[in-house]
Amino acid sequence: MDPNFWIERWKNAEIGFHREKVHDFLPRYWASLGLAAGSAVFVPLCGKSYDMVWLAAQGHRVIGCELSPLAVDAFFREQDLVADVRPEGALAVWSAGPFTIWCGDIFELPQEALRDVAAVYDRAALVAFPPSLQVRYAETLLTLLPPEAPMLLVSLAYPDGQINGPPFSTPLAQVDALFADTHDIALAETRDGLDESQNLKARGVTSLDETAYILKRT
Ligand SMILES: C[S@@+](CC[C@H](N)C(=O)[O-])C[C@H]1O[C@@H](n2cnc3c(N)ncnc32)[C@H](O)[C@@H]1O
Repeated sequence: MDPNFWIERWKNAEIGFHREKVHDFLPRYWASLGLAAGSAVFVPLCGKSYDMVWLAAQGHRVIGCELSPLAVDAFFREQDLVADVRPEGALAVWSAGPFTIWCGDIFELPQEALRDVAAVYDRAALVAFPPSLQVRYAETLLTLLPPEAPMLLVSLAYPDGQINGPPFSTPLAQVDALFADTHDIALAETRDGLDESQNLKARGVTSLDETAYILKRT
């Protein structure tokens, strides 16, 4: 997928995926990952999500990765934080308080970025990629993360062909295809997500399952 697609989305403030509140699956299911206080959490394709603020409030160090510098800048400004910014290979590392956001392509993230990560929170990251890149994304997580790190995954599924992604419909069969060889996959909750996704409704989606999965390495 062309990175410029996302760069332009942020430039034009076309960010219908962004929520002005914490996603309710996060506080509901996060404890089931059983993490130690103070551990580091990875939020791939983080945007400027408030979910990162909630995770930090639980005592976590939050490590994000986001392509758009506009998004990263907006995140720190909205949190009244002044970030220290340093270049690191093809990426830039923005950090302040409990937050470190690697600004650049997740596929160029160096191994050391995620060395001490205890868990992953994926909301609207996997589904942002078309199926071929979802395979690369899953492989990248496997390669970069410590082997025991579990994941809370929030995925979306809608009837085939209703819209051109993103988001790309990612039902259980696809989550299985990507992760079942390496993880136990527990379905925590599925709910109708259409009311909260007016932009997808307007694009022609007629039903939307939003599902929380808990993935633990086997
Ligand atoms: C659908 S949004 C989700 C953002 C966030 N997780 C949330 O819940 O609001 C996907 C985000 O991923 C970023 N992104 C897309 N491709 C990326 C890549 N290859 N590496 C890093 N970030 C990427 C986009 O700029 C966008 O902010």
